Amino acid sequence: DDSLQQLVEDLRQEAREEFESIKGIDASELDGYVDAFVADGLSRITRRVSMELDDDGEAQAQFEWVQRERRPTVVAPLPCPDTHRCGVCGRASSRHVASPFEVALISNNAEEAAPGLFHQRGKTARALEDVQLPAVMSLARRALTITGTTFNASLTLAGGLLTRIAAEPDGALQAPSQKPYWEAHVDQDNKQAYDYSALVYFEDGGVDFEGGALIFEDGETILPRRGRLVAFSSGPENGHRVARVERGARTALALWFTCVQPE
Ligand SMILES: O=C(O)CCC(=O)C(=O)O
Ligand SMILES: [Fe+2]
Repeated sequence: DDSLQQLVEDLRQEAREEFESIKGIDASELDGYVDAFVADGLSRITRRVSMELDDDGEAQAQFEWVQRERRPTVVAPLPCPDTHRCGVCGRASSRHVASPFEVALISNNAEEAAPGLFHQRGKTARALEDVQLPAVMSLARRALTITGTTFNASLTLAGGLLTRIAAEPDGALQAPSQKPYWEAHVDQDNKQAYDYSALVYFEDGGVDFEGGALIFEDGETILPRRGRLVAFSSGPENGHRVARVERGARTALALWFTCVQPE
C-alpha cells in the first residue's frame, strides 16, 4: 500500500531529523533510535474510513491511513484542600507521553545527564537547566501542557530534576543528615509555590528494575513504565513516597508547576 509506505518513510525522516538535532549521541545508536521512533508511530497508525457520494449518488468508502493521537490521560478527581490555588485536584496517569525514541535516548544517557547535583542514598538528581539533553526540555514542555489541560489550570514551570535511583550496594555509606528518597512527603511542603507535580518515567518497573513504585498515602500505587506520565495536585491530598529500588536503576523526570504567573 503506497500511502502506508509513505507514512513509514515520513516517520523515518522525522526520526532522523529529531536525532540530528540532538548532539552527543553515538552514531552507532542511531538505527535503534530510529526503529523505536518508527515502531511508536506505526503502533498509532490506523485506517480512517469516510463516506462520499459519487456522481451517481452512490456512497463510496474512502480509506486513509492516519496516525492516532497518543492515548488520553485518566484522572481520579479528589477534593481540594483549603490551601489549593487553581485548577482541579486529583491524579492522572497517561502512557506513551514520551515516545520510545525519547525513552531510549534519555534512559541511555541519564547517567551522564544526571551525574548528581546531589546524592541522596542511591538517588542522584540534576536540575533541569543543567541537563544537556534537548529532548528532556521538550518533554518537560509537553508534560506542562498535558498537566495544565488535564487539571484545567494555567501553569508555569517552577522546578525540575532528572533523577536516577539505583539499588544501593550493600553497606553503602550514608550521611545520616540526608533524607532518604523513600520518605513519605507532600511536594508542596518542599516548596510552597508547587501546585502540580508531574513525573515521566523511562524504565519499566518489574522488568528494568525492581521496587521503585510511586505510592500515595491512600495506597494507590503506580508502577513506573517507559514513557508514562503521572501528574497530581501537589497538596496534602497527594502525600506519597517512592518504594526502595531493590534491583537495577530507575530514571525519572520530576517536574513542578505553579499557578502563580511570574511578574
Ligand atoms: O520519582 C518519583 O516517582 C517521585 C519523586 C518525588 O516524589 C519527588 O521528587 O518529590
Ligand atoms: Fe514527591
